[in-house]
Amino acid sequence: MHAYAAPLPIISMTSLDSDEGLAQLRHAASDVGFFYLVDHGLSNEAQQDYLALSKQFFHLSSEEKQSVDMIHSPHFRGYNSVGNEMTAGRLDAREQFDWMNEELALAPEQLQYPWQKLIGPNLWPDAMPILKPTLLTLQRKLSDITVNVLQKLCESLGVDRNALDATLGEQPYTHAKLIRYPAQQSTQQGVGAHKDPGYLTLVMQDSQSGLKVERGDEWVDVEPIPGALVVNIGELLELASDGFLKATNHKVESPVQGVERYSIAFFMAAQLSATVPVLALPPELKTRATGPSIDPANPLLTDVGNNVLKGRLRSHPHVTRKHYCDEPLRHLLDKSFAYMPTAEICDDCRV
Ligand SMILES: O=C(O)CCC(=O)C(=O)O
Ligand SMILES: [Fe+2]
Repeated sequence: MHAYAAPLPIISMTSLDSDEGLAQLRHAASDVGFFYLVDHGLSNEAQQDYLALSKQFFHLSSEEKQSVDMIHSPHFRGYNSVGNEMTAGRLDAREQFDWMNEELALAPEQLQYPWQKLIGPNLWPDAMPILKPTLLTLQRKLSDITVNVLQKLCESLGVDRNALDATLGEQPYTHAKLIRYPAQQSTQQGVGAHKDPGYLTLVMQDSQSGLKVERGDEWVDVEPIPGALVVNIGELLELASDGFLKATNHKVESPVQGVERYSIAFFMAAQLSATVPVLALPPELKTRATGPSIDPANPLLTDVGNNVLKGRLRSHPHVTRKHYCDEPLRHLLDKSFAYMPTAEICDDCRV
């Protein structure tokens, strides 16, 4: 029995200066692939303030939210109302606002790879000017936390703590979501079972549970712990560790009976142009690295841009249809996604 009743390990950021703390981190990341992080520097009050701001956004009128609808963004940024996201081939019951690194889009003639179309500006609602500066600040804070955790994870694997830094470039690729799960008549897919594509994900939860993690044959509830961030390993880290660290399936069940759930998810990945290396693990860990999981329906790609784009094209088919179905892009997609014909992404292209 652990000294706590938590369903997942609890890791203190300040414990990671000791070998014992690093061993706990290694165990959590390789056995479960999910853990609670505490003492990370972002107070519970600050987290509640961000969640309150998120609530304010979702309470804007639908016209105000539609003004930043993701359908306007070839870069998969902005608002999605309920029913505009698919996971595991089914519709999710959540509304969300996505933002990523604030960037300038490339001109069409500069596009060499389809994933370069992910690069571009965010969409910000005129009705809520406070949103942009506040969320960009949050993005920087969460980015710093994930880079620290990534370096500690490298250290815990017995490789140089900076071993993956070159793939991050000047700043990692980050993608974040404000999420609202409205109550449903009966339990439904808030977001269906999936793995996250990047290196690491942080999740900030309000007081409602609903997040579930796959453990063997069971789904374990990740009850919110005030102040703790939920951390999970993404596909790129499973690849970099040759399967030693686990990207674990997880899902959210929508709340019922008048309750709504708010969360903020933050995904950190390498630069889109990077290729993820396989780390040279010490022999005692290498024997336990059995290779990344193989699923023909979800190949894990070491070229980061394609791994990220794969997820976006599948999650938001309406954006894919509008922005990724012109001839030059389809040609590039066919070349880049030999395993996944564009007809599978976009029904309209089926002949
Ligand atoms: O809302 C949550 O708790 C988790 C969401 C999630 O897993 C995702 O958006 O990838
Ligand atoms: Fe996720």
